[in-house]
Amino acid sequence: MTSKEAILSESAQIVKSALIERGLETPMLPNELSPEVRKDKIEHHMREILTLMSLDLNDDSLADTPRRIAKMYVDEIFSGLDYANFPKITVIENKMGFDEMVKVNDISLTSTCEHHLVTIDGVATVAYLPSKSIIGLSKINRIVRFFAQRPQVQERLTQQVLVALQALLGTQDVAVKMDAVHYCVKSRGVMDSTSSTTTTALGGKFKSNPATRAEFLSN
Ligand SMILES: Nc1nc2c(ncn2[C@@H]2O[C@H](COP(=O)(O)OP(=O)(O)OP(=O)(O)O)[C@@H](O)[C@H]2O)c(=O)[nH]1
Ligand SMILES: [Zn+2]
Repeated sequence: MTSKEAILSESAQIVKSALIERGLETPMLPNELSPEVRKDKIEHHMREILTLMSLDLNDDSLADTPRRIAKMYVDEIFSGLDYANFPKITVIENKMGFDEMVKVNDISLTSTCEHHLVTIDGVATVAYLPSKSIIGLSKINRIVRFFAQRPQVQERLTQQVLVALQALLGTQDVAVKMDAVHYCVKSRGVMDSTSSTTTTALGGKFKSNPATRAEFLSN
């Protein structure tokens, strides 16, 4: 374990190990650079890219764009590449023995396509059947957001949320559904402005029990 990993929260470590074990981790290289150093380097390279596109960065509207992009990448839209940003998770004992489905509908989902680095815009629905633990509701939204803030393909994003919740809740009985518009399909390439893509990842009873599956997939 590196010194950087040693300061990760217990939740972040549990989730990271579960993804690696399932072969679902985002392809990433070790990165020991601080966020500030990464921003400086990205700013430098972004300046080169924009100049190669023949933009005049002396213009006052463009002058700060390389820095803005660097900050946006590291602190915002790709912040989920750093497990130091994994949300604080509150899992509490299921003392009330709640054993029916908990389902969070229509979680806002904004991610970035890893093939073109343009927006993926959609919603996620996440459910689980409580076993020993229940999780603070907002934490489900935060976990979706953490993994959305990486370059993604929708299939992997859906599965990462599934495996993260399975690991944190100690149950296989988790389900995730995502419906999203890919701007690489909408604003360029095939230029289809009406299609959307639905992906599901089902674990435990959501996969094996038709009634549970149907209850989740119905609205
Ligand atoms: N399976 C999957 N494919 C995706 C996702 N996001 C983007 N893509 C696709 O990734 C593919 C990349 O294909 P390429 O042929 O290498 O790229 P391209 O020449 O830009 O392709 P076009 O988009 O068809 O113009 C495209 O078909 C995209 O639609 C995703 O989340 N999941
Ligand atoms: Zn794309």
